[in-house]
Amino acid sequence: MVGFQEIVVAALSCITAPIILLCIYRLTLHPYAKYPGPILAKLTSLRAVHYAHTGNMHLDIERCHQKYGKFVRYRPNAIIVNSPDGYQDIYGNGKKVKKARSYKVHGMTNLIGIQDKKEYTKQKKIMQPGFSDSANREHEPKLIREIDTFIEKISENETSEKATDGWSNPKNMTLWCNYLTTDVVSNVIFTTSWDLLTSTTNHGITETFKTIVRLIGVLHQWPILDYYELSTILFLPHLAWSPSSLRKFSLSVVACRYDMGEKDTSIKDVFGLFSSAKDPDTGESALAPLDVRRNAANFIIAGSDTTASSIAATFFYLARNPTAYSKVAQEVRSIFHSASDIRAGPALNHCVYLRAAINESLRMAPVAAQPLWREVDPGGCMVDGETIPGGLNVGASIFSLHHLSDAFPDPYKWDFERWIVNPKKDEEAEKERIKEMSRSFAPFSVGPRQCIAKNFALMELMLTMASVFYRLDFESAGKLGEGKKGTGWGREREEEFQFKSYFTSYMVGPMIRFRRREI
Ligand code: HEM
Repeated sequence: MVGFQEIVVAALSCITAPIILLCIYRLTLHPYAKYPGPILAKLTSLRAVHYAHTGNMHLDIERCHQKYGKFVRYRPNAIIVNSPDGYQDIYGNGKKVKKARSYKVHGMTNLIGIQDKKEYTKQKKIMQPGFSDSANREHEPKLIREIDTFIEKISENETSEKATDGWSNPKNMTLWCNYLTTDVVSNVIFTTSWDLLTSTTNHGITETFKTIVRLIGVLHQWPILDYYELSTILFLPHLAWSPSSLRKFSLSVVACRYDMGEKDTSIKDVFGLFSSAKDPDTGESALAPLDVRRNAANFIIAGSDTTASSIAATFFYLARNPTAYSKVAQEVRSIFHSASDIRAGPALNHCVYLRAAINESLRMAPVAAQPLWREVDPGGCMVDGETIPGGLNVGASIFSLHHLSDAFPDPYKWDFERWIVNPKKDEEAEKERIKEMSRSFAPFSVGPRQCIAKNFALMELMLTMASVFYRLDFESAGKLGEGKKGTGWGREREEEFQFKSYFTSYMVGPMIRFRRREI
């Protein structure tokens, strides 16, 4: 008779034998077996899950590239590459890749998540006019209204103590920038304002956004993707509440906007564009109600925390770099002669120091620092000279790309002048240097799936910072957001703005105080 011990041994063998075989396959015969990387990363995606969960993935990837070189096997079925050519080969136009299956967690029928290239082209055609130059001109007055409120609020002294020489109390800029950009999104996409700048009622949604991008970042590495809803509840209960919270919020936003549209048919906004779009072949609604809701949710998040983090980073670096601060201040204050002059156009484009400061902040603190995974089409593709077989994942971290020392000498130093033609050097050579450097600069990604709202976001960044510089002085009021000794690899540089690399990056701080200028 078979004893209990034998049954246990047989059961354990049944479980362990396939795992051992799978490990041997992954280490020897797998098409990615030849690429170097941490042994655990070759065997399981759980290592990547860990780094996505802690928000340290950008640092881990940076360390892996330093240790293993340009190509690193980062998950059993995924490699990352760090070179400008590799980046273009994956994300550039006409490449034989599509969004990875992990984008399913965004919903595969909304713009950011669509994998199928034909479906994507159809939806992009609907959305693109919402961020064209002429649409951006229509968005501008809404944007300026919110920036005015932002400036009023950040320069207030909210404490009961009497203000000292006109300075405001210190403001946590990640929070305030989130209030600004979320109010901007609500206006531009839905013609409403959630009033985060002026009321605390909706402040809770920023916590929902943070939790959902953390969850999405983890799920992009999740090995049991087909069961992600159930497995999230089981293994990540502290994050699992966020999708339903976002769903509830976006449902109410959509319902509210439909109501407004019924009362006032003249409303023009991005939501109107995609919710009323018709399929040219059938004349039916181009997007199903679920896709309208999912796209609404996507715009709410993609449009708010990204821009907020970028503005917060710009404040962090300018407040710590007095030379840059005074050059930008002098530039803005000499180009514009009244606050109402500050509009998108040639004068704003002349603010080269400001644009350089923004570029450098986007380089140091990119908002999409995790690899944006792509799946190679059947037939394979070439990435920086390597043949990659179809069906596998490839990606690159924008953070590592932005810290390539060949492109950016002294890469961890915030040096805005690297973006400016040095008048003491040969002009043509300088232009060539900047052009070459720009090949390793991709805060909005590149190619067909780059940020649809890139120009709008840049306008938001430029207008916000120019308006702040024109109307206010500001200075650092604390260490929040800085690196600190003893906090781990990559987190010790005091002069660097720290962030968590969830699907989009999450910052804390900086603390800044403001004073209204006599104009
Ligand atoms: C500084 C601000 C911003 C940065 C750095 C940024 C960056 C990016 C990046 C890197 C992607 C590619 C994502 C991927 O491949 O999965 C992306 C996509 C996208 N972004 Fe932005 N973004 C910003 C602001 C905005 C704003 C303001 C909006 C909308 C109001 C927006 C809407 C979107 C959408 C809808 C996509 C998906 C596009 C597609 O797949 O075709 N973003 N963004």
